[in-house]
Amino acid sequence: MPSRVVTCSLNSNHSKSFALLLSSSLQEVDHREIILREARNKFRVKASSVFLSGGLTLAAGESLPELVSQIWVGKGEPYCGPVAGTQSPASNSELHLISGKSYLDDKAIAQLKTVGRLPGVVLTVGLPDLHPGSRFPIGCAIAAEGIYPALIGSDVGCGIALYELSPRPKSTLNPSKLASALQGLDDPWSGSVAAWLSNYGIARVSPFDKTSLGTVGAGNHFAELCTVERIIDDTAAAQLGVLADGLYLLVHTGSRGLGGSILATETANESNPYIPPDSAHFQEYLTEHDYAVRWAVANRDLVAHRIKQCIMPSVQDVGDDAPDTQLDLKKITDVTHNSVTKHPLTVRDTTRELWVHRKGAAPADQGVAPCPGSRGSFSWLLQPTGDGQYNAHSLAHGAGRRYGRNALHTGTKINKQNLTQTELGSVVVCEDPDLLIEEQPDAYKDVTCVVEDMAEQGIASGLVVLRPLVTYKVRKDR
Ligand SMILES: Nc1nc2c(ncn2[C@@H]2O[C@H](COP(=O)(O)O)[C@@H](O)[C@H]2O)c(=O)[nH]1
Ligand SMILES: [Mn+2]
Repeated sequence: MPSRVVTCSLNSNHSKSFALLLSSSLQEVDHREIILREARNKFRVKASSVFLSGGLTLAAGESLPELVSQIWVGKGEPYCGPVAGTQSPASNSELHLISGKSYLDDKAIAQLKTVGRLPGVVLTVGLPDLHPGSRFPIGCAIAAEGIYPALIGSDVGCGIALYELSPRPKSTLNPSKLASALQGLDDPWSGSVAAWLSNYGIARVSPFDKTSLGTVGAGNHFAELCTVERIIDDTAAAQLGVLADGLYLLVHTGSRGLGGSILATETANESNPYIPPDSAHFQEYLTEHDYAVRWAVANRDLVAHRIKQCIMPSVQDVGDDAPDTQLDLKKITDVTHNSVTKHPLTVRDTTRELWVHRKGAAPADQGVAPCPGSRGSFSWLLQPTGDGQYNAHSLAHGAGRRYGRNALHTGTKINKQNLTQTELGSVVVCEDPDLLIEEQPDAYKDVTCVVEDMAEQGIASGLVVLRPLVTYKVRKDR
């Protein structure tokens, strides 16, 4: 059964609060006891009373009324919370948190609750990779009547694709040699971008085509050569075309500057504009959004194509003379994790078509989705399960960050060698020292917990586990 989230503030100091996840399991109906225990841990005070809005107290053994989403905890002093009727309007939307073992940051839950109060928002879903963003949370799906472009973020179309580089490499796979073969990937592609883009139904020209198409783009993006660590579902893996001995490539990148330019246009006059479904601008925005989504797919394919050209001599899989205008690799899956798409959803007994904004969430209705961990951990291929209603047809798109970038710059001297070779024996190509620190494996949550949480909640099951061999970030300094 779903859990609920309640904001718990200190009665004597309202700036101190935390998000409390209350399980709906029958064993835990003494909410007061649970709240006091958590509050003592979080606030480090001898909490002894729980107030509801207006000053009513929660008695021992009593459950919290269903609609209550804010409480105040005191140490015996009189109630100091808002008087009844003066609070900001309660959220009309539903909040579903899909978690269990995975760490969920209070700030991310608070951000998601804030999003849930936006007009037109009907359902917010926090996936186990949920973590705080600069304004809006990441690792979530937000179902609304219209569209909020800022909820998708600037990298419209960002996603992860998996390609087969070789079903059975003929030479031994040496991570260092493969890494040295990855050259020139940050330079603009020398082929015909117009011809490449035309394969994706794109006839438009943008300033980003020549400079950025076919480049990974550093930041949190990566391209990773992988082998298969474990096949969990043999039948499904065979259907997908994933073989135990194959060499595979994960590509995580997006629309580079194109998505950012679309968001900048939308937010020129207002930081979080809302586009209602009946507005004249609605279709205009969707046209731009769909363009960026297709451009990002074309970009992932071109990155994969260029990587194949770099490394194929190393795996002796030559002999393909396809023209340099289309992908000559087998693509296993490609899912977009920053986008907005329409889905039927039943929320509070009402079924309607809603626009599901995904900011770092994979779609659950498009077959197998990669769930990468970090450059130093395994990545998973997931089979979506269930009817998609509780999770708004969405899955975790990765492990999600455990620590923000700044928190990782501790000032301690870093041994670069430790960061360019991982515990799994893989090699990292990253010549930007800051990025090397910010994207270290410890920056991310445990992807196994993320996958287990989704399996537990019946939204996905793991099919295949991939092992990193070489992770490519960037050769040039930022
Ligand atoms: N296999 C790898 N996974 C990685 C790496 N760096 C990050 N990650 C995971 O990808 C997602 C992407 O999230 P996004 O919000 O940046 O789109 C992230 O949550 C990590 O779990 C890597 O180098 N290799
Ligand atoms: Mn991404």
